[in-house]
Amino acid sequence: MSPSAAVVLASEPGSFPHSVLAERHPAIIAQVREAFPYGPEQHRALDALLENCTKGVIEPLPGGAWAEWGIGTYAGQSWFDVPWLWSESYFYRRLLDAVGYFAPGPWQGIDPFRPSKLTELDSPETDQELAALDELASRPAEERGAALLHGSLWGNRADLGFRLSDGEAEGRDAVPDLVADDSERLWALLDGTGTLCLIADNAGRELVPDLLLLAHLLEHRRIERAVLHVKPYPYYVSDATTADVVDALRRLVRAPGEAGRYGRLLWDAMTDGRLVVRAHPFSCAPLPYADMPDDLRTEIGRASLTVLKGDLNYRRLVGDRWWPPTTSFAEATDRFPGPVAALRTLKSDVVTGLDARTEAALVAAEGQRWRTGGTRALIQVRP
Ligand SMILES: O=P(O)(O)OC[C@H]1O[C@](O)(CO)[C@@H](O)[C@@H]1O
Repeated sequence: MSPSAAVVLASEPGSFPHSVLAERHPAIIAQVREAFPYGPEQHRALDALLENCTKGVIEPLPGGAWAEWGIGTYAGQSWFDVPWLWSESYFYRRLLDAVGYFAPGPWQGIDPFRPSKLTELDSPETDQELAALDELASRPAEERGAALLHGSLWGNRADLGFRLSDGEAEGRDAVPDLVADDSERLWALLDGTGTLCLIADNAGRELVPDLLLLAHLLEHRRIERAVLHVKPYPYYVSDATTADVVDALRRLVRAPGEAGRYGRLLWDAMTDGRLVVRAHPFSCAPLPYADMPDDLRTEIGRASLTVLKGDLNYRRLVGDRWWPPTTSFAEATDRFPGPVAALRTLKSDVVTGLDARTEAALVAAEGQRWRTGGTRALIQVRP
C-alpha cells in the first residue's frame, strides 16, 4: 500500500510526540547524568545536547549509517519539524556520543541505562513473576502457551522510558480485553516447522517473558529454531541488547523451580544454535521496516513468522503515520517480508486494524487516551 496518511511529527505543542521531545528527552538526560560519575567532558556534552535537542537544529553525524538514514535531508532543521520516529532515534545516538559510548576510552561500550535495567531485573516483581511459573507447570501445554504469550504481550508495559514521562503508567490498571486479538491465527502459524524471528523490545521484565515464550515454543516443538533480534547499542532507555539477554538468562538459570528449568533450556538452545541472538544495525535505524536493507529482508523473509514486540516496533512496522485506526493491518504491513505478528501495548497514537465498533467504543470510553495510556494491548497477525 502506498502510504497516504501524514507522517507523525512532534511540532504541535500539547501533542504526545511534542511532550516526548520537550520533556521526556530532558528527563532522560538528567537520569543519565545521575547514573554514573561521568567527568566534566561528558557533563559538558550533555549540557550541549540538552540545549540542542530542545532549542537547536539537527546537527550532522560523522560518516557511517546515518548518511544513508537521512542525516543529509534533516540536518539544519528543528528536531520538532522532522519525522518524530527519526528525531527520537537520533536523540539516542547523540546521547551515546555525549557519554563517550562510541569513542575509544574508558567509557566506551558502557551502557548509560544499565543501572536502571539491572534494578528492574533484580526487583521483587521479577521474583514474583518467575515464581508464578511453578503454578503454571501443572496446566496443559496449550494453557501454558496462552499464559506465556500474554506474559510476553503485557511485559511490554515494563518500559522504563515510558515510565519516565508517565510516572502513573505502572499503577494504572491494564484492560485485559485486547483491542484486536489474532492469537488463534498466531498459534496456527506456529506449526512446528521453520524459524521464528522475535524482534525484541525492552530488557528486564519484558525480555524475560519473551525468553520464556521462546523456551516454551522450542520445548513443545512449535518452532524448530528462534532468532532473537536485539539492539546493537543502548536505545530508548530500556531496549534489550545482547548484554541484557545474557543478564536475563543468568537471572533465569539461577532461579529456583520452573524458571531455572526454562533458563537451562534456553542456555542449551543457544549453545546448540536453536536460539540465535542477532544485533543488526538496522534495529537502531530511525526508519520504518519497509526501508530495511536487503540482507535483513532476505533473512526475515526466510522466517516462518516474525513477531515484533512493543510500541516502537509497531510504529516502524506500519509506518509512523496518522492512519485511520480502521486501516487494514494487512495492507499497512504489506512491505514486510513474510508472515508477521505484532504484540504491543498502546503507548503512542499510531494504530491500524481496529474494527469501527471497537474504535467507537474506545473513543466513547476514553476520548483519545486509549492510544497512549499503556493500558490497552493488541495481538495482530498478517499471515
Ligand atoms: O518500549 P516500547 O513499547 O517500544 O515503547 C516506546 C515508547 O516510546 C515511544 O516511542 C515514545 O518515546 C512510544 O512509542 C512509546 O511510548
